[in-house]
Order: sequence, then structure tokens, then C-alpha cells
Amino acid sequence: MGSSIAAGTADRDFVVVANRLPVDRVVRPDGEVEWRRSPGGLVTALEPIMQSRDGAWIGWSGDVDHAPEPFESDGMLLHAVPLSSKEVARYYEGFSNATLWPLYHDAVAPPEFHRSWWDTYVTVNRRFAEAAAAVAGQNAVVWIQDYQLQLVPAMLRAQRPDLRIGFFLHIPFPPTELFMQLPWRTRIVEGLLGADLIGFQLPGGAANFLRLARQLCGLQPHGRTVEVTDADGEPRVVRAEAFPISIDTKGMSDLSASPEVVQRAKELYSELGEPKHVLLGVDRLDYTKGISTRLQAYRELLEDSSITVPDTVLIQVATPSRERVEHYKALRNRIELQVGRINGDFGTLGHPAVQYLHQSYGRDELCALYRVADVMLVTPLRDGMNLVAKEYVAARTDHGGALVLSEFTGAAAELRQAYQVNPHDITHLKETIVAALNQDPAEGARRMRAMRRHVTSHDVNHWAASFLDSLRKTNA
Ligand SMILES: Nc1ncnc2c1ncn2[C@@H]1O[C@H](COP(=O)(O)OP(=O)(O)O)[C@@H](O)[C@H]1O
Ligand SMILES: O=P(O)(O)OC[C@H]1O[C@H](O[C@H]2O[C@H](CO)[C@@H](O)[C@H](O)[C@H]2O)[C@H](O)[C@@H](O)[C@@H]1O
Repeated sequence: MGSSIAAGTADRDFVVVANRLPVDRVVRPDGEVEWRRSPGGLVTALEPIMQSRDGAWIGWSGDVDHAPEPFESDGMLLHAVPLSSKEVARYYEGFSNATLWPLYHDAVAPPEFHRSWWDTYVTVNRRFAEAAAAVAGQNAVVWIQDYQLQLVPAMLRAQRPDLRIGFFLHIPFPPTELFMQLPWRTRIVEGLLGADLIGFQLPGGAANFLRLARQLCGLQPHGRTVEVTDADGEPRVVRAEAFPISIDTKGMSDLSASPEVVQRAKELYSELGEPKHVLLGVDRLDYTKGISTRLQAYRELLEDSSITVPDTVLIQVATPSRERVEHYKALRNRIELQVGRINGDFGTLGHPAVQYLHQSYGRDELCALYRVADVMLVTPLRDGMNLVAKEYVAARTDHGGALVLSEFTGAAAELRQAYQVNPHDITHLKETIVAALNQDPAEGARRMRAMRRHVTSHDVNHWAASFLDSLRKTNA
């Protein structure tokens, strides 16, 4: 499959390359297709840069065997990369989400290694690199996103040495002991070394990467940089550094304080039967998110009567995700069995112990849920950042609520005033939930204020600006 480039598009000064385009395909009732912008923080942060610098976004539309022609939307060129159903199965569901995803998340599920998946990962990465090479103007800045595209930096540099290339990894970069399992480990490290700047969520990820550059490629890191020699024999510096991603904090705070959301939060509370305590979890239905351990802790709290129904309710929003991947199918069955058993054992008529919602929601509804939650449960076994934790803090303009946060999220390094837990320690998780439920309101407000200060000064604009500033200075 090729990727067609519209005539006259090879002139963009700023190009983002990501697995997904920042739009969703919507079929209107009259049968017309329209592309609606997906509400992610990344596109919100990059939109002004896109508009002022004649930007382009290269990504997969989510459709199989079909990609629209490149089109302009909100001041940027959207360039779809086509994927066949076999490629979706091997590159996206296979190598990205059943090999790399579990391996990079502490192997909390066993990663699968298949040579056919790797071959397709190489093919698809080459297609993305070719699309970027065709769209980027002379000396343009190209910013590649995430684990699905780790070979693109080197592939792109081979074609277009004039470009300034950045790469950001949204998920953890694993310790060397785990990474060394990967049969194609050297190829991945070499792929990333094609970038001028490689961004990670945490300094530990950057340190792991530099250690592997020494171990697998025989390079000598100096501080946060390492020197490589390009195909033309010229030396080049690669910088590896942490840039913790964030959210559109002002957008979320403003939305949360809007009369509509405040009113909706009141309605939700009333629909729940005005319980004394509302606990909330909002996660993609992913085995890294620690939903099962969270439910186990909640069950045990009901068993030992630390909490009771209908005084307490847990709302668990579990967003459908990667539903054709085996581990995800198994996880859904396990979670739904757990929820069913808790409700069967502890619910009362009209008052389930767990309100389980396997659906996607609009920003305003999520925001109203954040406002209603006395305790937000963010308990991943491993997570690159976890934006939900930051969104909850941004939404609590009233300084109410309490955040229970796994120490294995990237967010834990910044949200120090959260109730931090090791989610594997169910006894401590239970104690922490009880402490958060019973917190002194003044103490809770003090914690929330401090966390709000942090997410206000470290929002997604700060993240994008610091990355791009560092990229501009590398090899300048
Ligand atoms: N059911 C849902 N409906 C709409 N948006 C959701 C839903 N669940 C999660 N989200 C959004 O998806 C994003 C999840 O980001 P994050 O917590 O970093 O984890 P991940 O990217 O691994 O899913 C957040 O912006 C959150 O608001
Ligand atoms: O595109 P999907 O397969 O549906 O998955 C959704 C995204 O999940 C991952 O999110 C990560 O990025 C977040 C923002 O940096 C971070 O907070 C979180 O901890 C990560 O898990 C994935 O990295 C994205 O590529 C996916 O689009």
C-alpha cells in the first residue's frame, strides 16, 4: 500500500507523525462523512504551532483498507496513512499492543514475540517515514510520537538529513533487563537514535535508554547526550531527556467551573441517590490500569464493613480499548465477573455497589463525574503518565476531593500531595482509600491546592514548548 501525497504539500515547516490522526470519522445521518477533531490535549497544545507554522499531521485514520486524500482542517494538513486489515492485526494489535505495550509496562502481561509482526512493524514504520519525508519542507521540524513509530526517526533521517527530528515516548521506557528480551532490541535503539531529541515521561526512561545505547550500540553517553555518526560520516548529538506530558489545565478548569457542568454534577449526585461517599475510576479497559486490584480492595472494604451500600458507591468508567487483542478480551471478562460478583454480594435494590460503565463520554460529562467524586482512584500497575489524575486535579476548582494515586504512574513524580500507594499492596490500598474518604477537609484542600498549582504551571503548552525549545537547541 502506498500513501498518496497531494501535489504541493511537500512544504510544511512543522510535521507531527503519530499513530492516529487527531480526528474521528463520523458518518452523519444523511450518509455524509465528516471528520471531527478528537479532544486530546496533544492537538490542543500543538494547534497554535500548527497554525502559525503551516503544520501537517500524519497518522492512521482508524479505518481499514481506506484512507482519505490529504485535507486541511483547522489550519493544518491532515495526511492519512493507509493500513490494510493484515497490517492493523500485525503492526497495531500485534507488535505495538501485544509485544511492545506489555514489555514496556513491566511485562505485567506476557509479551508475545512474532517475526511476522516485526516485519509488518518495519513496513508500516517505513510508510510513515516516507509520508513525513514527502510532506516536510526543507529544514522542517518533525515530531514523531510514541512506541508504534520507533523506527521512523532513523528511516526519516536516511531520506531527509536536512530535517530536525524529535521523538516523544508516551509510555515508560523499560529497564535494560526487560528490554533485552526483545529480539529486535538493537534495531529499536538504532531507530530512535535517528532523532536529535528523544523525550521520555521520566528521567528514569532517559537513563534506561542511554544505558542501552552503550550496551547495544557501543556508544559513550555524556550526561544526557550521546554522539552518533551518520551515514555521511558526520557526527551528530542525540539528547535523551524527560518532558512529563500534561493537560490543557485551563480548559479543564474553565469547563469544570461552567454553570452547565456544575449543574450536571448536582444532577449526577442526585441520580446516584445522594450517597455519603462517591469513589471514581476512569480508565481505558487495560490490564496496566490496575482495575482488578482496585475492585479487590473495594470488595474487601465492603466485606469488613469499613464502607457500606448505599452510603458508598464506586463508579468505574472502563473505556473500550484494543478489543481484538487477546489480553484485553480476557481482562474485560475478568473485570465484568468481578463487578457482577460485588454487586450480587453487596448491592441492594436500586443501589449497586459498583456503577460500571463500558462507554466513552464527552469532556463535560467526565468533568461532572470528577466534580462528584470524593475520592478518585488512579491505581495503575504501571503507566507512562496518567492524564486522568491531572484532569481530576484540574477539575477540582472547589479544592474538594482526594486523589489516590499509584506510585507507578508518571504523574506520581509530580503530584506529590496525592495519597500515594503501591497498588500491589492491597492492605495499604484499603487503608489509603479509607484515609482519603475520611480526610480532614482543610487538609484535603491544602493538598488539592498544591497539586492545582503544579498542573497550572506545568500544563500541556509548557510540555510542548519545553520539548520544542530543547529540540531547537540540539545540534543548532
Ligand atoms: N470513557 C471515556 N470517555 C471519554 N474520554 C475518556 C474516557 N476514559 C478516559 N478518557 C480520556 O482518555 C485520556 C486517558 O489518558 P491517560 O489517563 O493518560 O491514559 P491512556 O492514554 O493510557 O488511556 C484522558 O484524557 C481521559 O479523560
Ligand atoms: O490509540 P489507542 O491504542 O486507543 O490507545 C490510546 C493511547 O494510549 C496510550 O497513552 C499514553 O499516553 C498518555 C499521554 O502521554 C499517557 O498519559 C499514558 O500514561 C500513556 O499510556 C498510548 O501511549 C497512546 O499512543 C495511545 O494513543
